[in-house]
Order: sequence, then structure tokens, then C-alpha cells
Amino acid sequence: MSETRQPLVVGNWKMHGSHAVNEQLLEALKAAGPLPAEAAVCVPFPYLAQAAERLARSPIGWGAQDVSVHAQGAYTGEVSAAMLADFGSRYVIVGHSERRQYHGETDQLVADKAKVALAKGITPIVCVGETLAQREAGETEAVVKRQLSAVIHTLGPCVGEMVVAYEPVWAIGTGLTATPEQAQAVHALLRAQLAAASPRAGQMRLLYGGSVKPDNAKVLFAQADIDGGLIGGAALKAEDFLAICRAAA
Ligand SMILES: O=C(CO)COP(=O)(O)O
Repeated sequence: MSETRQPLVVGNWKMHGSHAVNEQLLEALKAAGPLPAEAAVCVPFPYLAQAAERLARSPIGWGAQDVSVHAQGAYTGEVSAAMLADFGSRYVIVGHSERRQYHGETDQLVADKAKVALAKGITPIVCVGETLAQREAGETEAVVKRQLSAVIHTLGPCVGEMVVAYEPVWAIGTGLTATPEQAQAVHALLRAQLAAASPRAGQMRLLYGGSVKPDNAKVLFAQADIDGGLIGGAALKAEDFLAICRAAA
């Protein structure tokens, strides 16, 4: 973390929740009072209205987990950036490894999604990260560089406005966390790559994701280039999510 970048902690609810369950979680988040990190939740599409309503007049932001590259039209099942903006979304996650893996999203599609989000005033949280096989083959650097490079080329001068999340695929939902040193090493690479493309690289927030919990958040967030986290499982419990937000102090 640096003193010039405000830490950011984002909950990725993935495909979890119901009206009743969300109600309790959102109320607990709203009741938390001031937090040292900016906080936001990225919820399933049907619950955007609920998040917008419950979190209005709170400092906690909300957003979605995917966006269509299309503006409108005959794209059954898709949700446009304008629709997300209509519900006050501040963030949208793009290129999560679960979408790359299960929905065949390519680096270019992810980059295009980041671009349409920015065009509607929504900050894309662009996810990058290697699989275990890629790490073991020594390909981590090449993989994350390739993933980020597509976004840098597509966004051009706007690249400084996005958030990047480094999520090693082998650490997601597994209870395995990258060591602070492993995570910092990748974050430093990403920031160097961004610095070559944008004068804003020093102000950009780079999040770590992958089994972040209340007990490991502080040491991860203490790394020089880790500016917060993208939280899966622990974001579903208000107490844990808030503890992680407080670890950014
Ligand atoms: O995928 C993640 C956040 O986007 C991380 O999930 P977990 O925190 O459950 O490992």
C-alpha cells in the first residue's frame, strides 16, 4: 500500500445470495461506519437494484461481475454498460478467471469489456492471473503480461482509469493464498508494465485476490504495490468483509 493511493476492497459475491440473505449482509455493511478503505460489492445482476437501494447514502459502492461489449440489441442474456450505469454501478469486474475459463473469454474480449465500461463512467476491475500449471512452468510473468497488454492497447490513454486485480487461479476458493512476496512480485511487474503505458500508473490501484481472509489481509495489503483486495468467499460474511476492509488501515 502507498500513502498516495486510497486502498480499495471489493467483494465479488459470484453466484451467491438471495433477497433475504443480501438484505442482512447489505444492512450490516451499511451499519459499519467509516472504513479505512474504499469498499464496494459486485453482486449478481438481479440484485443490483437491491444493492443500489440499500447502499444509497452509504460510502460503499456497488457494481456487477460482467458486462456485454454490445451497446444494445438482439443479444439474449447480455447486460450492457448503460444498464449497469442506470443502476448507479461504480465498478464492474471484467475478465475474472471463472469467465475466462467457463465462458471462453479472450484477452481481447476482456479488453473490449473494460473499454465499454469506462465509456459509461464505470470503473472496470480487470482480472489477470496464472493457473497452477502456468506458474509451475515458469510462465506467470508472460501470462499476466499478455493479459494486461491487451487491455493497455485497447484502452490507450484511458488505461490509468481502470483497477487491476491479480488473482492467481490456483489461489481462488482453494484456501491457498499467494505469499505476500509472490503477490508483491507480480504486482510490481504489473505496475512497471502500466508505467510504460500511463503517467497515472503510480496512482492506479492494484488489488490482490485469492483466498483473502481477515487473518492474511493485513500482511498482503502491507506490500508496496498491493492496494487492497478482490474478495470472494469472505465477502459473503459482513464481519469478515469488514475485517478485511479494516486491515487496510
Ligand atoms: O475470485 C475471487 C475474487 O474475485 C477470490 O475468491 P476467494 O476469495 O473465494 O478465493
